[in-house]
Amino acid sequence: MTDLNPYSPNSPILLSTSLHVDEARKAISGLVSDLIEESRKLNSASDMECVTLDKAIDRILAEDLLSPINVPAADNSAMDGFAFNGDCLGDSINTVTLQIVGTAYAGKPYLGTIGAGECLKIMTGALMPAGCDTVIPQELTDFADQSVVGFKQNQVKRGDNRRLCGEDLQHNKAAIAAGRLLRPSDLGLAASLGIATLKVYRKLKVAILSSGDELRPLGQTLDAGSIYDSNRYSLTGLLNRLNLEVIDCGIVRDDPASLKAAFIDAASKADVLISSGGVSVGEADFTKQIMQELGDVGFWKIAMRPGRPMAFGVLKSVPGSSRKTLFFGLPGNPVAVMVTFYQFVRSALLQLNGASQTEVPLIQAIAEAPIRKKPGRTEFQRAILERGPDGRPTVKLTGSQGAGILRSMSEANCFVILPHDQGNVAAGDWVDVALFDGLL
Ligand SMILES: Nc1nc2c(c(=O)[nH]1)N[C@H]1C(S)=C(S)[C@@H](COP(=O)(O)OP(=O)(O)OC[C@H]3O[C@@H](n4cnc5c(N)ncnc54)[C@H](O)[C@@H]3O)O[C@H]1N2
Ligand code: MOO
Repeated sequence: MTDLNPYSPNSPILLSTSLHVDEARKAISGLVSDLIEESRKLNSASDMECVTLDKAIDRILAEDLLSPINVPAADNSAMDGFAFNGDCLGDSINTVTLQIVGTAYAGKPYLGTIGAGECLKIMTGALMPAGCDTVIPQELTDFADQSVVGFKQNQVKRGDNRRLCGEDLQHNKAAIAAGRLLRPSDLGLAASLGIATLKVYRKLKVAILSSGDELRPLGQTLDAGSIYDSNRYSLTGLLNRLNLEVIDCGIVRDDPASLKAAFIDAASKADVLISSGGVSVGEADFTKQIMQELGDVGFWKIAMRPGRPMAFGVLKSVPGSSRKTLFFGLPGNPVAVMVTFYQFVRSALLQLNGASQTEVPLIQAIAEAPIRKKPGRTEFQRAILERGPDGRPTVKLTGSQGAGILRSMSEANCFVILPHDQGNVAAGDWVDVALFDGLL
């Protein structure tokens, strides 16, 4: 096993400069892999549960779902039309005339055999009768009455408009692979196989707390210099989107005893603890000391904006115990909390919960106006993605981009991600974009 946290103060790798975003992501993913490995050794069965399909949305599948049947279970028609043997087809425009010997409906198969010169009127989904391998859709026929149908030889090819037994799923093969974050289509697919329950990983327990003497809970009147605690609400929203169990540990005062007690309590209840505030230079020394007693936590300076300071590592859930709680100490600024969550925490939670796909796909769009950017840090600007007058995707920043300006996030529908080495962006340049929808 690797050093649990290569960027912790106790690690031989000492941190003198800012971490590249990619290095931070790699260190987080490495530590999460180690935690998964440790937990597998302890008891993996307790990390799974069976849920009915109506409760399975947004859960993560814990075992390959094997198909108990072939889908389709037998060859059937993909069109309303006439089923026949393709021997009569060719390249010419000569007309083929076939005798209609009966009708097959979905759920009401035709039990006889169709011979040469014969066909069967067939509905979409009806089983292909013996002797037939091709269907001519009704609208491609030249004439049809109760007893005969005619069409040109070259209108279809042998095998057209027939769905083959097992072409979608084969018996005993994985219909859905373990690690899938279950979507509505997966639930429909399981139901189509007659499967009513799925084995999923249990929901991660994620504790959140806000630290800062200036923070007040909703409902209280603000005194001079105090502000409402908004970070817990953004975080709760972010976590609820991931369908996790959120444990709200409230607001904690900035004094060592309260902080220590709160961290011990939260870590004893949760798989992951996310705090916000108290990680910048001024306050980090104070928090660092507590973290040294409770676990192995690095205080990072990341080359990104917003979200420069961040603490990351593991806490011992109970002093003296070996059970570990993953810890993210996010910066206090409200936008920095959301950016660091999106950039680091979201994928770590999905990974820890067994998901195979943890990254968000990026798309590209055209910057509507110039964007100022210094090389040497990754920037996450908040923006609105829309279709420009020429139909191409265009992004426009949502005004002032300060790390405390939550409106910039609230009005946006995406991040414009400007990579580490990038300099200023000119109007008309293509930029990377991560959409919030389906992500946050
Ligand atoms: N000398 C330096 N000062 C600062 C640096 C630095 O590198 N050197 N980094 C700045 C950056 S970047 C950030 S981000 C902040 C992070 O500081 P902390 O994590 O210690 O956060 P606080 O100081 O507690 O809070 C920052 C800001 O956010 C407000 N806040 C905090 N918690 C909440 C909450 N739950 N709800 C709403 N607003 C919250 C807090 O009142 C502050 O205004 O440090 C910079 N300083
Ligand atoms: O980088 Mo801090 O997180 O923006 O204000």
